[in-house]
This record gives sequence, C-alpha cells and structure tokens, in this order.
Amino acid sequence: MLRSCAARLRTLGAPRWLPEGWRAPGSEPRAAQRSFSSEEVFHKDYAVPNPSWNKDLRLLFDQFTKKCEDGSWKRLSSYKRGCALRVKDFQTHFLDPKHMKEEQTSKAQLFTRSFDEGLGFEYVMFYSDVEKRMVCLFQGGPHLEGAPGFLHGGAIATIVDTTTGTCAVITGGVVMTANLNINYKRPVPLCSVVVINCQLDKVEGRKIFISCSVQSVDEKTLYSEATSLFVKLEPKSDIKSC
Ligand SMILES: CCCCCCCCCC(=O)SCCNC(=O)CCNC(=O)[C@H](O)C(C)(C)COP(=O)(O)OP(=O)(O)OC[C@H]1O[C@@H](n2cnc3c(N)ncnc32)[C@H](O)[C@@H]1OP(=O)(O)O
Repeated sequence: MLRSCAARLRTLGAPRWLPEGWRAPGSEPRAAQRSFSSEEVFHKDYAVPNPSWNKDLRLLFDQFTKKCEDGSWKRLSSYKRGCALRVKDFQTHFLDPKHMKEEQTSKAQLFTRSFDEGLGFEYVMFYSDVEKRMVCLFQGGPHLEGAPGFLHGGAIATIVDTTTGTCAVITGGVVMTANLNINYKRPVPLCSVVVINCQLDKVEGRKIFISCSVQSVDEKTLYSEATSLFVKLEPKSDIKSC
C-alpha cells in the first residue's frame, strides 16, 4: 500500500534531485550514502536517457556525464515526487500550512514530470558548484505545442523557471520565484533539443538573482534570454499572513 506523501518524504529525507552532499544553508547535514529501501527504488530517476531521447540529447548527456568524472560537475537526479524541499523545511517556511492538505499532497507530482515518456518535458540538469552554473538539456515533446510546430511559451517559461529555480534552491535553500522575465527571440521547434545555461548573478540579502539563455545545440540560435529573482522564505512566524 502506498504511504502518504508526508510519510514518504519523512523517510526519504533530503531532496533527492540535489547534488550528492548538498544541504540547505543552515540545515543539518543529510545522511551520507544511505542504503536504499525498496520503497525508494519505487521512485524512478527520470534524468537519464530513455527511448524518446533523440541523438542530440543523448550526445550532450554523454558529454556532460564525462565532465562529472572529475567531480567538477554533478548530474541532478529527478523524480516525479521530487519535492523541492523537505516537507519539514517547507512547513517551517510556508505561509499557510493549512493549504498543504495531506489528501492533496499525496497526489501531487512535479509538473515537469507529469507527462508520458517523450510527450512533455524530457530534461536533465548538471550543476557546477565551482562555476555556480547550471545547465539543463531539454527536449520539448509534442504535447508542449504552442504555435503550430513550435514550443508553447509557457512550456519554455516552465523549464526556465525549473532550471533557474533549482540553481536558486542550491544557492539559498527554501526559495520561491518572485519575478521571471523572458525575452522570446526565436521560436523553438517542437521536439528539438535546447541547452539552457544559467548562472548565479548575485545574492543580496534574501534575494537571489539568476539569469539564463536558451540556445540551440550548435549555439548558433539564441531562442530566449531570461532573468529571475528568487526570494528566500523566512520562517512563517516572521512572515505577515497573506
Ligand atoms: C525539482 C524541483 C524544482 C525546483 C524549482 C522549482 C521552480 C519553480 C518555483 C516556482 O514556480 S515558485 C511558484 C511561483 N512563485 C510564487 O508563487 C511566489 C509568490 N510570491 C510570494 O510568495 C512572495 O511574494 C515572496 C515569497 C516571493 C516574497 O514575499 P516575502 O514576504 O517573503 O518577501 P518581501 O515581500 O518582504 O520581499 C523581500 C525582498 O524581495 C523583494 N521582492 C519581492 N518580490 C519582488 C518582485 N516581484 N520583484 C522585485 N523584488 C521583489 C522585496 O522588494 C524585498 O527586497 P528588499 O529585501 O531589498 O527590501
């Protein structure tokens, strides 16, 4: 029988899609190199090649996997139930915990991992702690169509938010997107692969500024540019109710 989301997350501990060894600033260290129970195995890592991945995506995946060999880059695992934050952390910071009803959260899935294989968001992220840089290799499937033959702008915004957001979480822990600005320069062909390069620009108090570009694999086409502002949440006792 499936256990509740909260119970599963309590078991799982730290967010599993983050680089090994990562921990939220100020939080206790995550348990190192735990053995996996059968329950954890149930949760499949989607940030690995599957039959829907085209040649470009596989090639780039292999290139970045090679960069991981010396430890300068890390591949981030990605799960359908890959909540960005531990429930405990989130409840500490969330504005109004009454919105986190267990019967709803138990059905929750990460938006970008809610499509059948190959139809939606196929992606993998790699992070360099040295360079404070995140790269997302993304293939947008046929169910993300906007203008005929091209990706929906909302789908591009989603993968940009997810990539920059992941970078912000690694930098600042419990954060939310406060602002996302995207310039769409060229339409992205459906089912093509793009490379999203994002970098940490600056941190000012609770504010984390991240920018990114969305380019073709050969880097000849700049599809979009974006800037994001993430705000580190404060513990709820310090936050005005909304
Ligand atoms: C696998 C996992 C993937 C992980 C990545 C997931 C990525 C997806 C992330 C999301 O999509 S989050 C969902 C979309 N975002 C939201 O729903 C957030 C809604 N907004 C809020 O909850 C609050 O406005 C927010 C938490 C962002 C800020 O509220 P606070 O009360 O904590 O902060 P406050 O308003 O005091 O502002 C703090 C600072 O940020 C600044 N600020 C806040 N919002 C801003 C804004 N929109 N533009 C510019 N500055 C802003 C504000 O001026 C101030 O600057 P100073 O410190 O210099 O005074």
